[in-house]
Amino acid sequence: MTGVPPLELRGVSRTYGEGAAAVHALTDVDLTVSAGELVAVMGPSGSGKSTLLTIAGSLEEPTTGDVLIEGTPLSGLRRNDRARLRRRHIGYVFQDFNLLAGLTAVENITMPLELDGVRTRQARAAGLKALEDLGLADRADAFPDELSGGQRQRIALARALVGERRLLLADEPTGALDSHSGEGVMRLIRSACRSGAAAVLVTHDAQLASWADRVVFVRDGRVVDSTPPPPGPESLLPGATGREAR
Ligand SMILES: Nc1ncnc2c1ncn2[C@@H]1O[C@H](COP(=O)(O)OP(=O)(O)OP(=O)(O)O)[C@@H](O)[C@H]1O
Repeated sequence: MTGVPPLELRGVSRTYGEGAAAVHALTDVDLTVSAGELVAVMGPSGSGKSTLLTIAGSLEEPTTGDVLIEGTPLSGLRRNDRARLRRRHIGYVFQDFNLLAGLTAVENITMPLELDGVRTRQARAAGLKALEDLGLADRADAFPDELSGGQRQRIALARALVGERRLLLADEPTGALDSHSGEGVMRLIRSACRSGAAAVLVTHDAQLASWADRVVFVRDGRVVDSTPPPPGPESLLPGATGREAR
């Protein structure tokens, strides 16, 4: 797909601490993720993957360099404008789901919309539609502790994607799930990309990375390689036509 990329990192570096104690978590990282593209980020523990994701999502600022969301440089925005842009354009999925225990499934999903001023009834309609798309329409009024791990994860994904979000950032999103539920999550992320979202997925799991269009390897805070993924097991099955078929 063409057009302005949902995410661009330009010369991004991030240093924690100062002097002899300084940790260079990221050094001069360039990364562009196009609409419709799913990029997996892999690398050893401590290599900077989560830092890359939190900076891409404007949850942290780079020490130097800039992040552009839909072509808008974050460095030029005031704090409030940055928060608004984050709410409207960026969805996050974390390993531990981060659902609020006191809210129902549909309320968890609609919270970002309501924070953004969408009327309750309209937000609820959008939330119910998202639940329906995920096959969870009958769980709308359940609380997180009444849901299975796989269902909680699908709710977290719905929350990340509700309202026209164009960038999905996921840090080990299938971490706590069995492989069947994990596959389901990857299928949903791919389907969001087919609808035009860009997605960045941090994972240690080569099997999950095989769902990506591109795998970016990070080592000691630097992007050392960027390659198409190895073929996943499904693509070896008779009749498979590759990732788009999933
Ligand atoms: N808030 C912080 N303060 C100081 N150092 C930090 C902070 N966050 C991360 N670091 C350091 O930055 C480096 C990169 O950390 P990061 O969490 O991005 O790595 P990672 O590749 O995601 O690791 P893992 O796979 O174990 O989650 C590490 O050396 C880490 O200790």
